[in-house]
Amino acid sequence: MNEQLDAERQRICQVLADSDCLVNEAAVNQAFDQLAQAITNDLASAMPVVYCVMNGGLFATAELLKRLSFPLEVDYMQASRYRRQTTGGELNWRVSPEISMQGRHVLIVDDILDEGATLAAILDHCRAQGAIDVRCAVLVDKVHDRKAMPGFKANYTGLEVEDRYLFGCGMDYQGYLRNLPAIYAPKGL
Ligand SMILES: O=P(O)(O)OC[C@H]1O[C@H](OP(=O)(O)OP(=O)(O)O)[C@H](O)[C@@H]1O
Ligand SMILES: Nc1nc2[nH]cnc2c(=O)[nH]1
Repeated sequence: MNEQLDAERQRICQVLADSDCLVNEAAVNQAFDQLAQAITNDLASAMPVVYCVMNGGLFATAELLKRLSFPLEVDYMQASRYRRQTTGGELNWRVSPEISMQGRHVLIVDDILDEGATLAAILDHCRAQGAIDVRCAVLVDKVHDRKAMPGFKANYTGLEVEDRYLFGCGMDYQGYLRNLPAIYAPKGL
C-alpha cells in the first residue's frame, strides 16, 4: 500500500477509535426488524418499487430487503448534498432510476433523515413522476429543530438519534466506514 493511503487508513482508524458508539449492532438489527414488519403490514399486496438512495441507503436497503418476503422490484437513484462534508449544500442529482414510477407504489429507502431536504426533494420528484403512493423509510431520524419542513417525518423510522455527525450503517465519515454494523459519532462532532 502506498504511504499516503496508509496514512489515510491510520487517520480513519483513529477517528473510529476516538468515537462514541451511539447504537450497537443488536439495537440496529432490532430497528430493521421493526421497520420491515411495518413495511410488510402496509405494502405486502402493493407490488411496490423499492428505490435505494445511493450511497447511504445501500446498507439499509440490503438489511430491509432480506427481511421483506413479498413481491417487489428494486431500483436505485443517487442524489447527494453532503459530498464527504459534514454539512449539507445543494442537492445534486447524479443517477435517475430506470424503473418507471407511473401508477406504482413507491418506497424510498435511505440511511438518515437529517434536515430532510434530500428526502423532501426525492418525494416531490416521485410524485411528479406519477407514483400513486410514495412512502419513505429511514434507519435514523436525527433529533433537532432544523428540519427543512418543521415536523417532517419519514413514514417508517428505525431509530431516533441525537444531533451529532453519525457514521456506520450506510453513513460515511469522509467517504469511509459506511460498512460498520453499528452507529457512531466522532468525539466533538
Ligand atoms: O436530511 P438531509 O440533511 O438532506 O441529509 C440526509 C442525506 O444525507 C446523506 O446523503 P449524502 O448527501 O451525504 O450522500 P451519500 O448518500 O452518498 O452519503 C444521507 O444518505 C441522506 O441522503
Ligand atoms: N454520514 C452522515 N451523513 C449525513 N447526512 C446528513 N446527516 C448525516 C450524518 O449525520 N452523517
